[in-house]
Amino acid sequence: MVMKQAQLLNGKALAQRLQSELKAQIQKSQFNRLPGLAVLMVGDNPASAAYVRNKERACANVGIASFGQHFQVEVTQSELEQTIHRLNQDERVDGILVQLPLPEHLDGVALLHQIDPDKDADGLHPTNLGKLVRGEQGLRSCTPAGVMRLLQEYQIPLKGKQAVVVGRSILVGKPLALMLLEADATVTIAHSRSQDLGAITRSADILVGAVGRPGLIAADMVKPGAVVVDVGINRVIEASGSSRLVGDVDFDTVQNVAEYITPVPGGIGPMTVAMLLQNTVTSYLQRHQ
Ligand SMILES: Nc1nc2c(c(=O)[nH]1)N[C@@H](CN(C=O)c1ccc(C(=O)N[C@@H](CCC(=O)O)C(=O)O)cc1)CN2
Ligand SMILES: [Mg+2]
Repeated sequence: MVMKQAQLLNGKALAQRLQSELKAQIQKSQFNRLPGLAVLMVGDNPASAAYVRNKERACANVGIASFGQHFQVEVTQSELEQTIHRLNQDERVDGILVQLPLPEHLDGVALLHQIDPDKDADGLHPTNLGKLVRGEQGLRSCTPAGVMRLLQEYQIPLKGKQAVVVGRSILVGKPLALMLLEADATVTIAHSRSQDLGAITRSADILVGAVGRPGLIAADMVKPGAVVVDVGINRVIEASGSSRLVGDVDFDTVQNVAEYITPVPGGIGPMTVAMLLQNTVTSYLQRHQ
């Protein structure tokens, strides 16, 4: 039997196009400086270091100046807070973010509170999350905004549809559920403690995996014809000893059931970076009004 394979939601291609559009938008703006983004990174987690490099490279590509700082793992909470205060005052800086995860001794939530909400490029400050809850305009969290932008690009209907988000993190699950609700979907949040997860996920027209567990979403948990979005980024070691990046969705089997599916890599990851650049440019334009 020939299985019909799902169409790919190509986040990498869309992210590249959005970056070109942002570059043109920056070139057209006639301010006397470029937009600026400060990424604060602590310690030497190799995955985080790679993501930060990616972000800085993407900034350079579109014409955003980087004011990032890399701190030793021993840095204190107060040193980081002072840095954020300085960046809040720095006129050249439109966006500030703290790369996660942070070492145990640091309080990431307390740091987030210190960021000027108008420079909150990750959209994670309580003011911006509160605006999202209220349906007001504000800077939106990058990964969920990237999911919404990708669904919009492929004209996936959301109004009245059953959307199930598996994962309840403040970085992805909670804000994404609110954005889907704003788009008139009927939204369920499931998580690692949900009973009979398969029964919940099988009800989904739009199914999002955002837990961080490889292969969590198997083919028998997916309604035929569903749109499957994979937010997981898990590095797994193969029997051969080499490492491979996989999502939360068992791509090889789910692609035979779903109508649309995001790949990992090349799906939501690049969209996260594109939305970060977009937030930075939005802040830049608003700060010049
Ligand atoms: N302050 C933040 N910390 C973290 C966030 C975040 O949005 N803000 N998200 C993740 C990491 N992350 C960005 O920081 C991120 C991860 C992965 C990608 C990406 O483009 N992945 C590629 C593959 C890259 C690879 O080969 O390793 C892809 O999926 O195609 C972008 C951003 C946690 N921390
Ligand atoms: Mg100026």
